[in-house]
Amino acid sequence: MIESPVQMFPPGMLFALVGNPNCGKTALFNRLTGSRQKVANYSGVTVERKEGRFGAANGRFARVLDLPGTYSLYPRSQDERITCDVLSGFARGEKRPDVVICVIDATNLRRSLRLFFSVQRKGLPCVIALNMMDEAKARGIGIDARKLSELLGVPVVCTVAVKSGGDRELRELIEALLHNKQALELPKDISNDAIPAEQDHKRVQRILTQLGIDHLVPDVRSARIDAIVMHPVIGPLLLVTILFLIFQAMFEWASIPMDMIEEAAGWVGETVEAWLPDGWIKSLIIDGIIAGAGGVLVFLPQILILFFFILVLEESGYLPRAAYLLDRIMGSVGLSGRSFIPLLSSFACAIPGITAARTISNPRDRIVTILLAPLMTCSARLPVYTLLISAFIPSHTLDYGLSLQGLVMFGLYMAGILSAMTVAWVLKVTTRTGRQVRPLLMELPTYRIPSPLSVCIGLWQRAKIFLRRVGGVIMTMTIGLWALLSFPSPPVGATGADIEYSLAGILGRWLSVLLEPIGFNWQISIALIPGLAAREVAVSSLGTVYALSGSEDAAAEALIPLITQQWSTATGMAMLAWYIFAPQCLPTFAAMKRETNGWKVPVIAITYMLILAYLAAWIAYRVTPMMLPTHLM
Ligand SMILES: Nc1nc2c(ncn2[C@@H]2O[C@H](COP(=O)(O)OP(=O)(O)OP(=O)(O)O)[C@@H](O)[C@H]2O)c(=O)[nH]1
Ligand SMILES: [Mg+2]
Repeated sequence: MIESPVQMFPPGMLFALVGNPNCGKTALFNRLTGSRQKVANYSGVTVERKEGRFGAANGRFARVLDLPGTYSLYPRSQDERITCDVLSGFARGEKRPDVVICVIDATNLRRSLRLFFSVQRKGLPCVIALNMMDEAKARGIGIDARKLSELLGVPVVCTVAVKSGGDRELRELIEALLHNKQALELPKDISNDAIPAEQDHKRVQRILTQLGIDHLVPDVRSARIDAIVMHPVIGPLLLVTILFLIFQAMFEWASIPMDMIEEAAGWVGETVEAWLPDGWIKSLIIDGIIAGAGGVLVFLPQILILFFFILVLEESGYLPRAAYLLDRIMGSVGLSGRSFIPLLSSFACAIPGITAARTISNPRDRIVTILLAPLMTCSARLPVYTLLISAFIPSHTLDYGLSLQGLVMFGLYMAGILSAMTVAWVLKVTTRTGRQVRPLLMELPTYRIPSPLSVCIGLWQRAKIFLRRVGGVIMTMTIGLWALLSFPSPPVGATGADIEYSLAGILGRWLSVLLEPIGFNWQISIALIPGLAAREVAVSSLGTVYALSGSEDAAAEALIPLITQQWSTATGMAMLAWYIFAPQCLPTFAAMKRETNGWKVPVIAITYMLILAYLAAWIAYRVTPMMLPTHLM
C-alpha cells in the first residue's frame, strides 16, 4: 500500500504578495487585512510568511500572504527561499497561491518587471499593484497603468500603500476576482523556466520604451542628503552624534514621567497598606505585585523614548546608510555590513534580531551574527541599567549640558558593541572562513519623512508589548518568587528575619557562595534566578526581595534609594558589568535553537557569555574600589 500525506488547507482563495524588497508589500498587506506587521524603510524587514484575512463587501473573504521580498526566484538567503517555496508550492501546510499580487515599486519598474516575468513563468496567475505611485509622481515618472496592462496582458492597479484608501483599486480587483475565479487567464507562453536573463532584459526595455519611461530618473533629494550623510568624515561623526543624543534624551526626557509613575505606585502602595488587613494577601499585593512588577513599570517612558528614535530611524531610510558607514569597521573584525541591521534590531530585542539574520546569505556570517545578537543592549536591560545608574551615578549635569547618567548609559551600550566586535575578531582569527572579505551589496532606499501617525502606532504597540510583559512573565515570575520567599514560615522561636528560612532564602545563600567573589549578595543571587525568564524580572525580583526582607514601612519604599544604601558601589558596578554579558534570557537561546536547528550555537553562546559576564563582574568588583575616593566606597 502506498501512503501519501493528505494536505488540508483552510478554505478561501489564496492571494500572495510578491515583489522586490522594500516595495511596500507589508504596507499593502496591513491595509488589505487590517494587520499591524512591521513596515520599515530598508530591505529585508519581512523574513517570515504572514497570513491575513481580506474581507470583501459581500461577505466573502480571501486569505492573503505577505512574503519576504526577493530579487529573483533563485533564492540566495533563507528569507528569499521562503518566498520561492510558497510560489513553487513547497511551503509546508500551504497550497500554491491562487493569485499572485506582484507589487511593483513604480519608481523602479525596470527591476520589478523581471521578477514579474519569472513569477509568471512559474505558471501562476498574476495581477500587478503599481505601488508608490505618489513618489513616482513627485519625481515626474508618469506610468500609464492601462497601457502597461495591455502590454503585459494582466490587470494593473495603482496603489499608495501608506495612504488611507490608497489600496482602493486593489481591493476592487480582489473583490472582482473573488466573484469570478476564472477572470484571470494564464499567459500563453509560460513554458520553461530557462529563458535567458538577456531576453527578459530586452522585453523590459521594449515595454519601458513603449511606455515612454525608459530614461533613468535620479532621486535628486536622496542624492543631496547622501552627500552629507555618506561623507567619509561627516558621515561617521553624524552617526556617533545621533546615537549619543538618543541616550542623552533617554535620561533627560524620561525623568519627569518616571517620577510621576513612581509617585503613583507609591500612592497605590500606601493606600493598599492602609486598607488591607495584615496577612499573606496583603504581602502578596504589596511585596509581590506593587514592589515587584509595579517597579518595572517605571521604565516605560525610557523604553518608549528609545523606540521613538528607532522607529524614526527605521522609516527615514538612514539604517542601510549606517550599515555602509560601518561596513569597513565591521569588515576589519570579520563581519559584513549585512549583519548591521539584524544586530541593530537586537537593540530592541535579540529575538527579532536573530530571526532577521535570515537575510544574510553567507552561512558563516549568519551564525556569527546570531552569536553576537545577545550582546547588543536589548531594551529589557534598560530597567536594570537605569536602576543601577540612578542608584550609583550622581545625576550631575556636566559641561555643555550633558547628563552624566546619559553618558554612562551610552558607555554601557558602547561596551556591548565593542565586546561584540572583540568576539567577532576572535572568531575571525580562529576560524578558517573568517578571513574572507565579502563586499556589501545593499540597496539604499529613498529618504522618507516618517509619518507621525505610524510612529504613534509603533509606540503604542511597543507600550502594549511592554505592559503585556509586565502583566505576564514579569508578574508571574515575581509572584512565584514571592511565594518561594514567603514559605515555609520560620520555625517557632526563630531569631533571624522570616525570609532567611524560606526556600528562596536558603537557595540564595547557596548561590551566593558562587557569586560572592563578584560582589553579589544573597538578595542579588536570588533575583538572578527568575531573571532568567526575562532580564527586567531581576528588577522586580529585587523589589520583592527587599520589600520582604525590610521592615514593615519599607514596603512601599522605592528600590533606588534602598540599594544605594545597602550595596557598595563596587557591587553596583559588578552587576552592571554582569548584565552587559550575562545570558540572562532563555527565550533568546530558544530562538537560536530554532533558527539554527540545533543546540550547538545556543550552547556556545551561553558558555561564552557566562564566562565573559563572570570575568567582567569580577574585574569591575575589584577595580571600582581602587578608582573611588574612600568616602564613596
Ligand atoms: N511614499 C510611499 N511610501 C510607501 C508606499 N508603500 C510603502 N511605502 C514605504 O516603503 C517602505 C517599505 O515598506 P514595506 O511595506 O516595509 O516594504 P516591503 O515590501 O514589505 O519590504 P520587505 O519586507 O523588506 O521586503 C516603508 O518605508 C513604507 O512606509 C507608498 O505607496 N508610498
Ligand atoms: Mg515586508
